[in-house]
Amino acid sequence: MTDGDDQQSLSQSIKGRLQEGVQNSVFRDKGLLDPDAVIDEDRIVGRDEQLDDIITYLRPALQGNRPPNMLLYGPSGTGKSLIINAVCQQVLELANSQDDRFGVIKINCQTIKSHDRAVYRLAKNAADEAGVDVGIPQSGISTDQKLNRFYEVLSNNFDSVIIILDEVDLLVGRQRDPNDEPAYSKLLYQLSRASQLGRIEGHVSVAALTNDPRFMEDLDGRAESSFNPQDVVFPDYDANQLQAILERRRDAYQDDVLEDGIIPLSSAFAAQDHGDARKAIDLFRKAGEIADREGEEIVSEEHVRDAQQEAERDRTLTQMQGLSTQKKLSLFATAIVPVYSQRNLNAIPSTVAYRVYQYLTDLLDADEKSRDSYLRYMSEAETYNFVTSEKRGRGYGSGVHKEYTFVDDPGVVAETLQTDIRLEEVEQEEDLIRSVVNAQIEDFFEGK
Ligand SMILES: Nc1ncnc2c1ncn2[C@@H]1O[C@H](COP(=O)(O)OP(=O)(O)OP(=O)(O)O)[C@@H](O)[C@H]1O
Repeated sequence: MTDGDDQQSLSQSIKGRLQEGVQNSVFRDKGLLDPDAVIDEDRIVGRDEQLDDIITYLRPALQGNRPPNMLLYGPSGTGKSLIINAVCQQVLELANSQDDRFGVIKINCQTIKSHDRAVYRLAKNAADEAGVDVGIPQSGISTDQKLNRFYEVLSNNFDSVIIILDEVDLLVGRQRDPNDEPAYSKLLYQLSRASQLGRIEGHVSVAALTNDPRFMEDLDGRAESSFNPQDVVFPDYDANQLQAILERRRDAYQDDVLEDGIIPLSSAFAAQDHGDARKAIDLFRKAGEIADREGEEIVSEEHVRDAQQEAERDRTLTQMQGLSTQKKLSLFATAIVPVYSQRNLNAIPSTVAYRVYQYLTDLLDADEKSRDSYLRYMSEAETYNFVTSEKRGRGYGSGVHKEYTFVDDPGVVAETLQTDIRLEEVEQEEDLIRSVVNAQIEDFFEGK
C-alpha cells in the first residue's frame, strides 16, 4: 500500500466514525434545543397575557403611530426575549407587506462596558439593519457624534423603530463615583427624549428587558419620567408549564428514544430553580448529549440526573474560582462530612467539620486557621449560596454550634474542589479521611 492509500483509508475511517456518530444520535433536530434557537410561534406555550399586551403596544407601529416604551421584567428564562422577538418579527413581516420601513434594533447590554460603546453598537446595528455603512469609527470621536449618526441612520431609513435593550440593568458603565448616573439611565433618557423632541424623524420606542423588578427605582428622575414605560411582567414557570414547553420540542429527538420520565424530570429540576425555561431546555438537551456520548440508543432518567449534576458542577466551578485555598479547604472539609458519613447526615455540625478541616491541614501541610476563621469562611460560603446554616445547642464542647446544609449535592462540591490542584493528594488518603470523618461524627453524637 502506498502512503496515498494509507492517507485515504485513514480519511475514510475518520469519515465513517464521524458519520456513525451522526447516524446513531438520539437527536433528530438538536438545533431546536439550542439556547438561541428562533422557534415557530406554535412552539410557544402560554404567555398569552404578555403576548396580548405586547401586540396591543406594538400595533400602532403599523398604523403610523408611535408605540409606547415598554419594560419587560421577570427572572431569567421566563420568555422575555422570546415574546418580544416573536411579536417584532410579525410586525416586521406585516410592515414589509404594506411597504412601511419598520426596523428592530437590538443590543444585549451584558457585554457592553460603557454608555459610549452602547451608542456605537446601536448605530452599528441600525446601519446593518438598514444595509448602509455605519460611517463612524468605534473610537476617536465623541459619544454625541455617535449618537447623532445613530439618529441620522434611523431618520433616513425607517418609518418606525423598536429598540430592544436586553439585560438593560447590566449597562452600568464606568461609574467613578457611586452617585454617578448609571449608563442605562443616561441612555434611556437620551433615546426617549430624542424621540419626543423630534430629533429622529420616524417613530422610535424602546423596549427594556431586565431581571430586576426594582429597575425603575434606580433610574434618574428625568430618565424615569421621559422613559415612562408600559410594564409587562413575566412570572416564573411552574413544573407543568415547563413540561408543556419541552413537549413542544420533543421532535428535537428521534421517535421512541425518550423514556417516559425525561420531560417531567427535566422540568422538575428546572422548577426547583425558580422555573427557568432555559434551564429546562438545557437539561433536556444535555441528557441526550450524555446518551450520545455513551453510545446509548435511549435517553434515560439517569441521563437527566447526570445532566443536572454536570450543570451543578459547572455552576459550582464558576463560583469557586474566586475562593482562596483556605476557603476551599474549609468548604471541602465540610462537604466530605456527609459524603463519607455512615449515618444519614444532612446537617453538618461545624464542630465536626472544623476537626476534619484541622486534620486536612495537617495532612496537606497547610496553615491551620482558627475556629473563628473557619466559621468566617463558612459565612462567606453562605453568602455565595453554597450552604445554609442554623444555630444549634447540642453536642460536645462549647455548647452552641452551627449546622451547615449544602444547597447543591455536597458530593459534587467535594469532587469539584478535589480536582483543584492543592487537594489532589487527598485522593490517596481517602480511606484514612473517611475513618477520621466517621470517628469525629461518632464522638460528636455520643457526646464524648
Ligand atoms: N413560553 C415559552 N414557550 C416556549 N419556549 C420558551 C418559553 N419561554 C421561554 N422559552 C425558551 O426558554 C429559553 C429562554 O427564554 P428567553 O431567552 O426568552 O428568556 P428571558 O426571560 O429573555 O431570559 P434572560 O432574562 O435570561 O435573558 C429560550 O430558549 C426560549 O425559547
